Amino acid sequence: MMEPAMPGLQRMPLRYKFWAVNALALLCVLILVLVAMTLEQRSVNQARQEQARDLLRIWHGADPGELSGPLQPLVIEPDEQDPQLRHLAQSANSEPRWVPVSGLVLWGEEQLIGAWTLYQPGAQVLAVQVRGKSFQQIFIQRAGLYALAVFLLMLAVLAGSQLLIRFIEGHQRQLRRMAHYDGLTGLPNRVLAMNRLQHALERIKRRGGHLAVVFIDLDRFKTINDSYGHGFGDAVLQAVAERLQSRCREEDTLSRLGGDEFLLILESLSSPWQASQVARDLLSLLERPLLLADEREVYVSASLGIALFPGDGLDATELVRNADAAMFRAKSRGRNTYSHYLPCLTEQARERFELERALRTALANGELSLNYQPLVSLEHGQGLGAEVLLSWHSPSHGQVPPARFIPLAEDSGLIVPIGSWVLNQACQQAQQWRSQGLELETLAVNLSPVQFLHQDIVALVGAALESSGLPAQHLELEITEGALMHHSAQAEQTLKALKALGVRVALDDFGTGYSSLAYLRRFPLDKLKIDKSFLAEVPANQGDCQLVHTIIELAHNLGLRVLAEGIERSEQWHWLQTQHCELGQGFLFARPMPAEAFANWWAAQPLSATPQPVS
Ligand SMILES: Nc1nc2c(ncn2[C@@H]2O[C@H](COP(=O)(O)O[C@H]3[C@@H](O)[C@H](n4cnc5c(=O)[nH]c(N)nc54)O[C@@H]3COP(=O)(O)O)[C@@H](O)[C@H]2O)c(=O)[nH]1
Repeated sequence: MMEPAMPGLQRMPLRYKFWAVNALALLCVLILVLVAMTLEQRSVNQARQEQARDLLRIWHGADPGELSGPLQPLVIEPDEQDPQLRHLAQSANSEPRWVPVSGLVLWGEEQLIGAWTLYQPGAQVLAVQVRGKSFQQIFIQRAGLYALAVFLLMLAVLAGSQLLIRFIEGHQRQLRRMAHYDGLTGLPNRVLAMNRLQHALERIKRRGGHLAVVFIDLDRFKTINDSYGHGFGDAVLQAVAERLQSRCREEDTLSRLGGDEFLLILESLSSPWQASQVARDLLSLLERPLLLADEREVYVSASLGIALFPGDGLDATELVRNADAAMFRAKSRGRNTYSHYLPCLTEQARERFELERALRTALANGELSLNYQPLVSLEHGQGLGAEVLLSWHSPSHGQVPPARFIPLAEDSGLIVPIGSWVLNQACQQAQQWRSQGLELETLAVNLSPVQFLHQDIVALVGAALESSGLPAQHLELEITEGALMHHSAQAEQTLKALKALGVRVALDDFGTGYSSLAYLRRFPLDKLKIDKSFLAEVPANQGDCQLVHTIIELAHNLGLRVLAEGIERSEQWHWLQTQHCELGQGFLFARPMPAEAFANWWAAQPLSATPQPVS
């Protein structure tokens, strides 16, 4: 590397550097002004000499060529011939005053400078006007102007350089801030967070104690951004940062790593399990709606991953990476929860990364397809419709189950294009079947909460119906409680708009989420799907039987139809018949299958079926 030209100057603080530059600049200005004054003086003298020559020629008939060198003071001798000059000479020793002369009065440089002391007693020439113009006055004005100009210039240089110092120092402060703080939330950024974590680890290694790194990732934030715009997303992030910050202690560092990822460093923990308490507090903090500047209320949730020092990593990078992996575990456990790091998560995180990368190109590469699982009447086992289930066969990962890739698609926002594709394909297929005489009463399409809340789902459904020609009453949209939970007012509006299109809505997985009875009353639903987990031990388990019985009765009382999922055994079916559950779905009737197989299954079913278990 090259040595800097002036190492001392480089090390000098900016303020001193600028004082040095100021002084140098002032010196230069002064020198310039002096040079300018000298040059000006010379040109004034030259002009005067020129004038003098002209006047001499006019007045005395003298040859201007006789005049050479600087002009000497002209001592005015009383001239008997010229009464005006005589008068001037006489008055020279008396009170100074302006004497209008039409004759010539010359003076050289020294005397002119002497004329500064205009009223000096004894001066031979005090003030002269030649053809109405006072040379002294001009000179004095000029000198005054020079002084004023120099003064103003000095002031300007000083003020300018002060402003420049402030500007540059402010700029440097801003640069330092930008390098270490997040511009949107004002929180420390990744660089500063890692720095602080490293220092915290050094302190802990010296003194002992516990430290936790909590990785916080907002659930489905990308879709908020994509659907409502980045301005809205930014406002949400600011509100989240403020909310999270309110729980942090002075010694903790909350930082924003980028996007919707935050990192909390918890120092001086009395026990490692204190981190779990903090995570629970953070989650409950986010349960209250965020109030944005424009008074809009937004609900968000987050998934949190915790890595502890020294158990889960020995350096900053490892701890953050493992907290990230734990956060993904929280996501896969249903989101809006926290998880601790487990060693096996590192491998899982790598796999998930690979899978998400493959999913990005799956739609374009034609790796996605649709399967159809029959929905049957439990009264006689007859097919009434189908549920559309997405299937992904990846060249690199093989057959990937939806339960694995749908959460990835939701987190990455890929569910939006994928979900649109599913809806359009399914409507086209159902209409094609109808034209071939295979008339489904119901075609059920799953809608992710991400689609339901953040995509213009009403327009999307309307367009899919229109382009396929499928009558709206044959389309059923399956939504989960998650879609209704936090955005009730918006969800209610969307549901009403969908119902206005003529489509039907089913509440999927009932019982696995909040199972709020308020939803059933408030939202315009048509059907309730009881989750398969409740039916697994029916009819052997009395508790489950009671529960399912109550759900069916409740739904009927509210005017909803009921569909039981996951029927695998005949006794489940028969028990459900005794409970007057009208609809069912499960491997007992048929597994999900491609369109062609489904058409064959439909065509092959007897008018009144007694289902046999299928392999
Ligand atoms: N947003 C979208 N979600 C989708 C879409 N396609 C699927 N999914 C959701 O993925 C989850 C898993 O689906 P999948 O692995 O296809 O499982 C479905 C059935 O195969 C399964 N099922 C049906 N009958 C039985 C049974 O008798 N036993 C048993 N063990 N499993 C059975 O249940 C799944 C259907 O569940 P549900 O949707 O709740 O009716 C699942 O949550 C899908 O919703 C998609 O396009 N978009």
